[in-house]
Amino acid sequence: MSAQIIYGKSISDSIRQELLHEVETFKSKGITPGLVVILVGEDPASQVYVRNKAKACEQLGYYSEVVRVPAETTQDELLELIKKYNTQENINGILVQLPLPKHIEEKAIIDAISVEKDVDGFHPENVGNLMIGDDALLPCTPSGVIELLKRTGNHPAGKHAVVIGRSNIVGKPVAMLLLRENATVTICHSRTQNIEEMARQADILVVAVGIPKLVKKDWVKPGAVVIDVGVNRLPDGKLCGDVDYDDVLDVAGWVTPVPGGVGPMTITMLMANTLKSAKRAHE
Ligand SMILES: Nc1nc2c(c(=O)[nH]1)N[C@@H](CN(C=O)c1ccc(C(=O)N[C@@H](CCC(=O)O)C(=O)O)cc1)CN2
Repeated sequence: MSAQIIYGKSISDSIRQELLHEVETFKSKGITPGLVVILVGEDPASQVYVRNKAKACEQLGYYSEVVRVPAETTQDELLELIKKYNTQENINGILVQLPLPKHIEEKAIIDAISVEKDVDGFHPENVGNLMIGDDALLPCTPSGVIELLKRTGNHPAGKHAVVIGRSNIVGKPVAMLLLRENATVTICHSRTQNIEEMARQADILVVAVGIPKLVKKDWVKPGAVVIDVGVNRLPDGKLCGDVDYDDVLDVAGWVTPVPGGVGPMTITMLMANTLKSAKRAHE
């Protein structure tokens, strides 16, 4: 039997519809959520993502600013910019598009964003709050993964979730979120022995390593939910995930495609975080 496809685009569209209603109520009180997106340099993929973030703001009626600065911008200049937006009242969310040029220390930038406006959920205080289960702005891609699972009826509670990848942006936070949802969580990485065997034990398999088509059908337990967070561009220009989608289709119970799976959830969850931050600012 063929796996059921998890269409992230359509789930993302319904969440945006829900957000639109919430925003209308919020705006009727005279308050408009505001987001600033800062892009350093001209990385082509980042330019697309930043444009899509501005479009999402427009679609939902948010105030938005896109600040494009040259790749040569110094770390101090970028820190000054963040300082300005930390105190600008009509801005509820600050996002610095990653990756940054090599001469800028990512951690220094993330740490400088006010915790309340950290709509990426990357600030150490938000990460700490996620760890201890307190209210936090949650990282967008990982919270998008949880939404995909819940909205397809694949609730993590009691399931064995295996996460392949341990990045600060996806692997670690998605593992913490799955734990918070009462899954039993295993994290695998480049030094894990028998990684295929580990993966095969998963009821929910989340893959975020950046290796095109790494996961084959013999890594997947029959009926498992396979969530592919990878977005890799092949030499022919086509996109593919970290999972060999065609190969796993007749073994998995559910699978996300690339493109059109996890990716579209990232910007939608950013919009949800910006609204949350705006609401908190006016409590
Ligand atoms: N500050 C941040 N930087 C980056 C983040 C982030 O969450 N915060 N994530 C990624 C880039 N990203 C958003 O910024 C992002 C990546 C992918 C998608 C997406 O919709 N992907 C589509 C395919 C798009 C394409 O055709 O290229 C899909 O998978 O269907 C949206 C946002 C790194 N930087």
